Amino acid sequence: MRTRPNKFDYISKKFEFPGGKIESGESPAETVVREIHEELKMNIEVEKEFLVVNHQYPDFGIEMHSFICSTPTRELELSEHISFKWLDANELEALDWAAADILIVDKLIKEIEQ
Ligand SMILES: Nc1nc2c([nH]c(=O)n2[C@H]2C[C@H](O)[C@@H](COP(=O)(O)OP(=O)(O)OP(=O)(O)O)O2)c(=O)[nH]1
Repeated sequence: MRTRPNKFDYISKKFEFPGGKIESGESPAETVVREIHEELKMNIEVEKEFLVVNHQYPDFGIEMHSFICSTPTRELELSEHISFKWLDANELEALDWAAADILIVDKLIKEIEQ
């Protein structure tokens, strides 16, 4: 997903994976299901936890949990992003990713190469 203009230029219009912040009482896997439904009107199933990344941006730090998920359909409705792309793993490297996502992208590419 490509982000909207953001107050932090190092996140503005970068590509990111769909998701968002954990709400009180939620597990990370519950968060990703809820956020993807809220942001994309898409129903997904979490298959497995993929990688936890800790990243320090100049103004804040994040701990990001990523998951391999499946969905019965690729249909979605954008509400919070300016565009999206469905990509094979070997196409991921070409995008301008938010810095925290690079380790996830690298791991996806390595796993698919095997
Ligand atoms: N969803 C998502 N967020 C990411 C990724 N990479 C990355 O650095 N982030 C950052 C951007 C945001 O600062 C934070 C996620 O918060 P969020 O999606 O709830 O977005 P936000 O802070 O812009 O929104 P909000 O709380 O004001 O509604 O993590 C990613 O791949 N996906």
